[in-house]
Amino acid sequence: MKTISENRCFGGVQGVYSHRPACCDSEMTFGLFLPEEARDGPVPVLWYLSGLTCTHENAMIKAGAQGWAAEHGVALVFPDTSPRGEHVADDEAFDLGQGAGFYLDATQEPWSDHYRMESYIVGELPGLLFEEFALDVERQAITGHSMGGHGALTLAMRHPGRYRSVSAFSPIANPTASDWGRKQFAAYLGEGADASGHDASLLMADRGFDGPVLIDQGSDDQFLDLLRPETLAHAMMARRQQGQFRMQPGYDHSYFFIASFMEDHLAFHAEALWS
Ligand SMILES: N[C@@H](CCC(=O)N[C@@H](CS)C(=O)NCC(=O)O)C(=O)O
Repeated sequence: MKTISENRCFGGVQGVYSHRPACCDSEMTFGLFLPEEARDGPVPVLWYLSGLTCTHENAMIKAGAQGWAAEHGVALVFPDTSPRGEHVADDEAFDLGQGAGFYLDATQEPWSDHYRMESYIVGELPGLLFEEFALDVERQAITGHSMGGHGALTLAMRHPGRYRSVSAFSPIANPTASDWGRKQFAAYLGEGADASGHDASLLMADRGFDGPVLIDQGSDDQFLDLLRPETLAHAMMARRQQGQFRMQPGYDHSYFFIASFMEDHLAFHAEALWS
């Protein structure tokens, strides 16, 4: 692991590090905010998964999460959204390839050599983090935005018992019925492959989440038709899932929306993480 930068932040440290996980066979960069309590012992962790086109950096500098994380004594992890590099397959479209890993393990060439983001987020990256930093493996929660909201919800439901709470900002909620999903699943998993295990609405209908769920969606989001929030809201209610789905009037898809509700999401996760 290489240290790229460490800056004092709200009494703790905002670090940026890189390493080369075997699953992605590429140099991966991540951000990690440690609150000052981490000097004395392991602290709970909130994972933040970013959306299309993002690196580890967007949320780290634009979501305004560190101050609230410091208040609750919670660490934040900001992983990248895909493997990267000249040797890594890519596509001209912004929503496929580098910057668009969709938090799954690709099975199809040329993607399967490096695009193993599920293994990375639930396997190699936590393996490194819990060894190198004062983080409590028993106290993890997960959130994300857009493609990262899809990642947070699907990984939380695919790995029961791992995360105590899950939230999402404007998640890609029903990708098997959307152009933000069908194209990527066909490329990464194969034309006609069953991708229902990577669809938050279908997973919600099928198994739900054993813990609290919080979803925030802006009513003026320019991508509403691609995100399909109504399908997830319906699945949550049909299942009587513990949680809340909030339609926030006038907000769009940007980080101004995310920053506006970050305080609520940190408080929501802190309650689950410290109980
Ligand atoms: N570039 C795309 C949209 C990309 C986009 O909005 N990405 C969101 C996640 S889905 C994001 O977080 N962008 C980075 C940022 O705002 O910092 C377009 O204009 O259609």
